[in-house]
Amino acid sequence: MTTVDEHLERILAEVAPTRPRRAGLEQAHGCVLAADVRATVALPSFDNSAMDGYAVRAADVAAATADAPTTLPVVGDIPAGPGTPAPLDPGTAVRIMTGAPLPRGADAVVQLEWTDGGRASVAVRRPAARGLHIRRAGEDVTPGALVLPAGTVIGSAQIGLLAAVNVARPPVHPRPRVAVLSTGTELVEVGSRLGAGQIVDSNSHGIAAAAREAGAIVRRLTGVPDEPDAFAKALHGVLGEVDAVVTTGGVSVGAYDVVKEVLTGTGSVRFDQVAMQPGKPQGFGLVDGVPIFTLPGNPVSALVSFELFVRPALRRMRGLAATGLPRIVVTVGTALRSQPGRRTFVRVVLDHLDVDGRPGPDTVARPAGGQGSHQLTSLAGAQALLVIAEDMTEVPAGARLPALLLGGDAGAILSGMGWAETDRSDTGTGAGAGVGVGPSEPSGPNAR
Ligand SMILES: Nc1nc2c(c(=O)[nH]1)N[C@H]1C(S)=C(S)[C@@H](COP(=O)(O)OP(=O)(O)OC[C@H]3O[C@@H](n4cnc5c(N)ncnc54)[C@H](O)[C@@H]3O)O[C@H]1N2
Ligand code: MOO
Repeated sequence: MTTVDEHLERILAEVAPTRPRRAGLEQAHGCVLAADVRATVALPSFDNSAMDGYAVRAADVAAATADAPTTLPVVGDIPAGPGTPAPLDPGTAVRIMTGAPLPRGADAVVQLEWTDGGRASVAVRRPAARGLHIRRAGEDVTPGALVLPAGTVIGSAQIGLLAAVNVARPPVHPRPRVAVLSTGTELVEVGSRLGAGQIVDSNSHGIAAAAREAGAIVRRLTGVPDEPDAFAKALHGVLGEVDAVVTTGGVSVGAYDVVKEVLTGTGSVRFDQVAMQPGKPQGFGLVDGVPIFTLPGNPVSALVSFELFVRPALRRMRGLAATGLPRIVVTVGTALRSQPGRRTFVRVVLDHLDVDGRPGPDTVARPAGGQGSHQLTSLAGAQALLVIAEDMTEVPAGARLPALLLGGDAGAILSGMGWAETDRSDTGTGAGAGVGVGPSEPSGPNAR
């Protein structure tokens, strides 16, 4: 059997960051910069006022006090806006607004509160040092300066800075486009009425969501039947348009394990037994240069495999470090057993979190429920995957073990409900559904 680490290493050796291209700021959000961004402009681009008040020459108000204010004639107004203001003559003041260009000759701004606010003339009650409340050109960014280095994740502050330095289309690694393809003749789309022997295709939804959480753009193809031609057709239909394919099902040793049947010997695809529980049967390789991850069909096996193998690969494709889920160390609350020779991932609930709800030194893990590969409720209820090493068979209560934190990104993905879908009156009518929005549009062979 291959170890978990060997399988991951083999995957990471074959995936690379997506080819850089320029993208508008909205598309670039959440992407990783593919090259250094240098400024071609200064920021601020001109000397301007930091306060609403009066632009003056500091020397003219040097003797101003509350008891003996200095009065200057006000020769005009400078609002923030285009244009170059007239130079300021000695012995005069000009009303100026925050952000407005400083007139030549002025070397200080007296804020409104230090004056009587006069329009024709102004009484200044305090002296102003030279440079007071002036934001100098280039004080934040000088032309030619490195604004953001390659490898930066473009979040809100970075988007703001790119816009400020007038970079409309930064070079980025585009989000990987991922096709999620579930195989199984028994599968029907969620919301359908089920016949005997049919089950809802939950994998394509779960894996698509996991891929979105990992920063991918997802195309979901549901329920490809267990027929080699149908699978080959569905796969080749998407290969030219995606950066990766994730399949679920059809990789064990059964008679209708179509993914294995079609892909064995294709490109660099190889099927291995990985020493882990859940998720033993795994396949990976490139077909026409596109990485294909063939995950096992059991729903928990598919999602756990995604977290261990596909998430780090998608991170690398996004231009990030190929890290997996955040790792913590917890105390095991109840004694556990595990199979020898396989790394076991136990779905656990975490008790005794710290005051912020985060795991701390007192955090204790207990199983979240049934640990069968088909038992999704315990995965949905789990906060972490406790990791039991291959050589451990008995874990006593009180042992300290590593655990992988689940569910960190679900609230942060970009492709949530659209405006049209946020109508609260929609309670959904999908078969078997309680409340919630109706079924989303599937695409692919079983699309209806
Ligand atoms: N004789 C053996 N049988 C099995 C072995 C083995 O070593 N020898 N391994 C078991 C393990 S472990 C796993 S994991 C599964 C992997 O099976 P496949 O990847 O071939 O998946 P399927 O047979 O198609 O389905 C397995 C299971 O999962 C359900 N499923 C599949 N797709 C979906 C979906 N899209 N949504 C929801 N549920 C899905 C399917 O109905 C089956 O119950 O093989 C074991 N067998
Ligand atoms: O390894 Mo399978 O993934 O047990 O269910």
